[in-house]
Amino acid sequence: MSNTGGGYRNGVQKGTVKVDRPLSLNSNPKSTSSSFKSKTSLAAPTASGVRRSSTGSLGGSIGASKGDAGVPGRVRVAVRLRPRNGEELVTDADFADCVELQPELKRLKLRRNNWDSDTYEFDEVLTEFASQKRVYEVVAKPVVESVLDGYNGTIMANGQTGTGKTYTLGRLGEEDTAARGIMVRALEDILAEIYPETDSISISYLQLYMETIQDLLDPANDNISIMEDPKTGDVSLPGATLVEIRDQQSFLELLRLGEAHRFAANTKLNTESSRSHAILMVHVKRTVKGIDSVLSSENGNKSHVVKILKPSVVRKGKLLVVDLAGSERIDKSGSEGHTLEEAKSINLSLSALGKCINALAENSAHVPVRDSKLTRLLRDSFGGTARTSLVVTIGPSPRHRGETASTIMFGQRAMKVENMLKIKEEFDYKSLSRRLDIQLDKLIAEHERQQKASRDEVERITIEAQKRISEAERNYADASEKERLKYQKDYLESMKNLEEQWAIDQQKHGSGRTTVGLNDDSLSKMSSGEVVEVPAAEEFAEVKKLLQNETLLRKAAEEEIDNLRHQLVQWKRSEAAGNSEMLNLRKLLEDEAHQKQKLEEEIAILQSRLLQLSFDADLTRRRLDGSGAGIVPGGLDSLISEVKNPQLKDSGDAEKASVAKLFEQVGLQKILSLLEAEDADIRIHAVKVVANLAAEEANQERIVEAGGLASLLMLLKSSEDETIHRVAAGAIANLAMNETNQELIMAQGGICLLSMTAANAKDPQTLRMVAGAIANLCGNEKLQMKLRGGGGIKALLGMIRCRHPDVLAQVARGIANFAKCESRASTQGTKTGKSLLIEDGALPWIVQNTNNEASPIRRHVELALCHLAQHEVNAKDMISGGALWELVRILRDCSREDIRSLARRTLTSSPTFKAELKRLRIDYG
Ligand SMILES: Nc1ncnc2c1ncn2[C@@H]1O[C@H](COP(=O)(O)OP(=O)(O)OP(=O)(O)O)[C@@H](O)[C@H]1O
Repeated sequence: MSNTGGGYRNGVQKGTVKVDRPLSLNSNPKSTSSSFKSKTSLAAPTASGVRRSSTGSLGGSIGASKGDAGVPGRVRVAVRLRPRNGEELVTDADFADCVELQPELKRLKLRRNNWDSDTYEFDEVLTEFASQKRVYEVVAKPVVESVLDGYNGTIMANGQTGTGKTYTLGRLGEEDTAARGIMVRALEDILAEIYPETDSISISYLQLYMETIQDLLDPANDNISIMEDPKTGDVSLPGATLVEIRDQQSFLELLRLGEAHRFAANTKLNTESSRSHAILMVHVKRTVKGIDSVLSSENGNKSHVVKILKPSVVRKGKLLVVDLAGSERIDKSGSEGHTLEEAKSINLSLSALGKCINALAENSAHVPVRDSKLTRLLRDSFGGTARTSLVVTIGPSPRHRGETASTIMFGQRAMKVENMLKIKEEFDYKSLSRRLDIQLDKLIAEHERQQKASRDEVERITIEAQKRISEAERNYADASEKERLKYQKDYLESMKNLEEQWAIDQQKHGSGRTTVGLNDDSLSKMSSGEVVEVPAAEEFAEVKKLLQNETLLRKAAEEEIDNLRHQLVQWKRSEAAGNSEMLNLRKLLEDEAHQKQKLEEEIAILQSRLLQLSFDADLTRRRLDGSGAGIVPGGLDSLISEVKNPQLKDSGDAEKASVAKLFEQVGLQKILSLLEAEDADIRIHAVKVVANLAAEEANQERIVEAGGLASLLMLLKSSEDETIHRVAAGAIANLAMNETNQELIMAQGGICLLSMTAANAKDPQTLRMVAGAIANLCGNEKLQMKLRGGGGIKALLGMIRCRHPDVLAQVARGIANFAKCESRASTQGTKTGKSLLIEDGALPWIVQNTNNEASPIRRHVELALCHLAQHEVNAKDMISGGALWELVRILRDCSREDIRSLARRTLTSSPTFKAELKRLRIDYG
């Protein structure tokens, strides 16, 4: 292309020579590295630097989701000129080279004629003197560094045959280490960066020849297919040999082995190595340890320190080194026969690559990625989320000016392809789960220790208080006893004294009485002749003194008793205080227990989230690993589809195992308890987990036993969230596959709840789940009346308002199941009278849909119609509803033999139908 009118096409016109370099192919490897590292550290780059909304990869916008931002950039392109070879030195001796390089300006001039040339600008212009080391550092090193940081990276060489692609990429440098090419140097750098204990490198080496991918590490493996993840757009080759590399020596041996196989394969096919595209895939997996943080919070008087555990991150980078087959003009090479086919195939894949690059450069809506295996293989590696470097190799000879020009134009267009680097990393949830478990164990042990200490303290205080009380009681009893004895003793002594005194007095009176101070009464007694004994005055004084002493002693004793009483009151008070302390401690214990419960709930919530995340991570991982290609994850839906879809059985088994394992880890009760969590998100997660578990027949009994069915039904009643309704109904549908559960569902009012959900649902997927559940219940003969009484048939018919074929298929299945059970009951004589389906107005819909385009709907409706027609009691309604015509049509056109024979049996055995057919002169034979 001429430079006139924009020869330099990088969004800047020739002359202004200004290049936007967000991720530069820098001649200084250190600055390249650091500039890139600072970009990767941006957690969420803004879209301001992005010129297009979609990622410019061969895969178009696949995998570019909202909030999944990457680092913007574009494909970097370097041009490398090969020195003149021996032949050119002779034949072109009199001619100037067709190109002139200006490396300092990063420009290349392509001669048009002796006086005119076109100028092109590249990210790097490498002259014939550029060393292999420099080429590696400007072309490949930034890509290798991104791969080590967890991005995908691609290094690709394109150019005319013999211009140095293999020299640039694949030289082993066995004789001269300075000649080592990009592959060898890249592996050296990767091996130097990784830690063998935690990281790993594995490689595949392939060749793409005539649209067939061959394994260069295992030549027998010669038709490897490409797997593309429909959701992320990731490409993988699950059939390719993957060898883990531990050191440079083993890598070199594998490269040699690959080269030998390539040579042998190409000799067998009678071709040259340059006729095939060689692809080296290097998978680098690194573990980056998460940094834990500590959070402290105040709760009342207590402060809590919470350790937040960060999971390790596993970064997976993929490096693709692509040595494209030499481009050549078919007309010029004079190819014929097999060589012509070969050249066509090469040109086809290269031109397909060119077309894709053009489409991306033009920001076209359609990128023809499916046109060749090469473009399918590079779908996630050229531009897109990968860091991409292209080196275009050219020769100097003016005789190949045409090829050189087209190589240059290829490079120029590739420079316009933008990419959005996205890191490929996953959290290591398993190790986080392990660490959470350890933390939980520690918390539980600490809590138990605290509980024990509190209990011991309460016990100690109780014992102490009791000890003090009994001591006080004992003291009181002792003191009282002492006092009593003392008084008794004093009293006895006083009595004794008095008696002695009395005896002395008596003796004294007997020897000579003294009459002192006689009063009138004494005198009168004496005059009457009575003997009056008059004590001496000192005796009175002594007795009086004794009495006074007695009084004092009694008073002291009373004071002592008061004192002891007071002490007792004090002890009682301290006992009461002890009791209130005990109450406080008891309350403390209750608080602790409450906190423990809360903690356990939080842990259960975390574990549930973990469970969901691990579940998603497992799916993603398997998808990334390629084994799960074709499976669209989506919780219940995917699980159900896996269970139902036998071709997905292998991956389904792995998933079942993973869910079962997580199920064991978390515990069913905890999962079920989360169905009542306050947080709506948690409820949704929990119901999804239960639904996933319910999809496994092995878990169903345990779920029902643990009250899961009741909880799911309760969710239909209490929740207003349609997602919850959808997932819960799906889980109920799974449980309703079993006869015992069908009866339980009915006994717990399930049909009313399902009918209510059906009436309110808007999302077709919710209706599909509800219809599926009711359809399963319809297949149980014993439940026919209850089902109809609970509005089950009306609910099914009501869902016809949603015309979604999946919903209609479930409705049709339910009606067919119901009709079959009814027919069986009528035959057995347990049912008489017209069909309840006809009673409830299902016939018009059945008749309308016997010829529905969707085969699942048609098949069920045909069956339902044939079942209804089995019983004479329905015949009149069926004739007036137009069903007879449909029966005749089924008999003639239905592809299924069993349905046809059912229709035949009906038409030949029913007198009413026979009479009507005769009347209408219809020959159905
Ligand atoms: N930069 C260079 N310096 C010295 N010699 C070179 C250089 N580039 C290529 N050569 C030589 O040119 C010849 C052709 O190189 P090479 O095989 O790498 O080309 P190619 O583009 O891979 O060819 P094909 O497409 O046919 O595979 C080889 O002999 C190689 O040693």
